[in-house]
Amino acid sequence: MTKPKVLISDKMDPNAARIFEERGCDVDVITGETPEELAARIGDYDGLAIRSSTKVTAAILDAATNLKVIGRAGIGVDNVDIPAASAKGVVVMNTPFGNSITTAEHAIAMIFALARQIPEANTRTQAGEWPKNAFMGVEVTGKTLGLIGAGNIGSIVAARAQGVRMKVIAYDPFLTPERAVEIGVEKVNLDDLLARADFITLHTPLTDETRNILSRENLAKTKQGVRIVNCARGGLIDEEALGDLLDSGHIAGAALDVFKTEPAKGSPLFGKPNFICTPHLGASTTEAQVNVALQVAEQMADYLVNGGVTNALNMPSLSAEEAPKLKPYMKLAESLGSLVGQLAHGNLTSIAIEREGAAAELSGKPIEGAVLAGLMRQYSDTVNMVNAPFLAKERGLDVRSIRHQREGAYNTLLRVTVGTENGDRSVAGTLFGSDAPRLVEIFGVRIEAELTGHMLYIVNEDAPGFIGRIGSLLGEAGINIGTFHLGRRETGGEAVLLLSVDQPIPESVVKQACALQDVKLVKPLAF
Ligand SMILES: NC(=O)C1=CN([C@@H]2O[C@H](COP(=O)(O)OP(=O)(O)OC[C@H]3O[C@@H](n4cnc5c(N)ncnc54)[C@H](O)[C@@H]3O)[C@@H](O)[C@H]2O)C=CC1
Ligand SMILES: O=C(O)C(=O)COP(=O)(O)O
Repeated sequence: MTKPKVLISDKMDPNAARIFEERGCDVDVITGETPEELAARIGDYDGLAIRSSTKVTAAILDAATNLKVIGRAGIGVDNVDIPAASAKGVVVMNTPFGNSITTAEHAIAMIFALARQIPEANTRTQAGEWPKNAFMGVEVTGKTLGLIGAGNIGSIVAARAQGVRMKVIAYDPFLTPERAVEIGVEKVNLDDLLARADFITLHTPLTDETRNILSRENLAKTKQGVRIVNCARGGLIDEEALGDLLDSGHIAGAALDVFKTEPAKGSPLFGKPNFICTPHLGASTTEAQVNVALQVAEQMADYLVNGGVTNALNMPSLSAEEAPKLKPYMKLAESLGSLVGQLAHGNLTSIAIEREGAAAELSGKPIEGAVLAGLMRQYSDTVNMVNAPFLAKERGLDVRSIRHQREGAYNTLLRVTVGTENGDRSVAGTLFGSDAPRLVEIFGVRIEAELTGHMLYIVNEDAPGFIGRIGSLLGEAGINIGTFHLGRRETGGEAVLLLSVDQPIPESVVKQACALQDVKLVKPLAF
């Protein structure tokens, strides 16, 4: 058997290459290439091991004709086009905990650096100034730290901050009251956090919900003299507004490890009063890099050599015997979970997963795991089939799996119903043939659609001419429609349109679609 070939394309601890070789893979380490160079090379490889510098775009994946697995030695996977990888059957794995302590420690270091202006004091002292009278710091003891995002890293930051006697408050829609008590933080809403925190630190993934969470408007709601730390992702803060508020003195200091555009070589924030930055060093300690290198190489080699799946973000973990029967259901279950996760608004309180017909004969746990992984992926980069049920429990989601003996309209059916503040919302799907997942119902409307790649969900008034209008809009924007599915509650009532397209739909086009006559809701979806 020929050995699987792995490319390590970002700087990684040498333990990764050693493990790949020991586990029967050939490995090349080639870092710092342009996207074009990587695209030209990637066709030779079965595995690609990366950190945050390599951007695995749809173009790279197109060229990756042999690729089977992408391994992220770290947590954030926003540099990987996961829908494109899934569409090509490429498994994407990360190492969800290997660098979390290190990153939390970096955030704490930033808090102290800001409180005592250590970088500037150091520079001026070494320049021979002895500027003893130029600096007056603040104590952190007794100050309020506002966490935006209280997952793995946020919780570690909370524990460390409590150790230096800070009071910690947290905004995280998925933090349960019980978990908040367990980690000793006060759960608050975002406005409360902005108004009360002396220091704010961000620990969420970059998603559609969190992008620009510290917008100009939200930054203006912060307490006079607040200090802000971002060791999560660029794009969570409006950098221009941050600069203006540092200039005006409303914000007393900001420390960024991450920037909207990286590498950030000429940011307008450079040189602002009490602005500190590091070049995405959050995960850069010897300990964390050894952890993530070992883990990513072990996981990827296990997949390439034995077919074992661990910490995959786009594929359920399966044993060899169950795999063939369950596989199409797992895909269906994950797509249904993802669909309700993307469409349901407000705090989710419960989820019911019903199996009917042939699906009732199968084991419920893997299907439940796949539904929850699809659902929770909207809130966390680190979720997979294995940890999704734990995360759901930790967050107080009431999960029920129900097996129906009854015969239904379909030979086999999965139904997923989420309970929200605004009532229950339900979607259902079946398998066509024995292995082709299809959505058959969405929020009470019958429809028949494949959930795949980039899609657009539109709710509109059922009226003549609408299909022409949306077709023209997408056509004029150069967006090719792959599939097109319609459903409606009743003639002239509410209608639903689900279409798949060949590329992500730009926000400007979504806005134009929202403005079309008869349209009630437009939501881009990704699977
Ligand atoms: N600077 C660096 O080098 C590093 C940065 N990171 C970044 O840190 C992020 C967080 O990592 P973990 O704590 O391990 O992830 P996690 O998945 O354990 O926690 C993320 C938390 O954010 C919360 N969240 C999601 N949407 C939210 C919203 N709209 N508002 C408030 N909270 C929301 C989730 O409920 C979850 O509790 C990663 O996604 C990654 O982007 C991670 C490692 C190193
Ligand atoms: O793990 C993460 O999410 C990180 O941001 C770490 O990034 P890096 O591996 O240091 O490029």
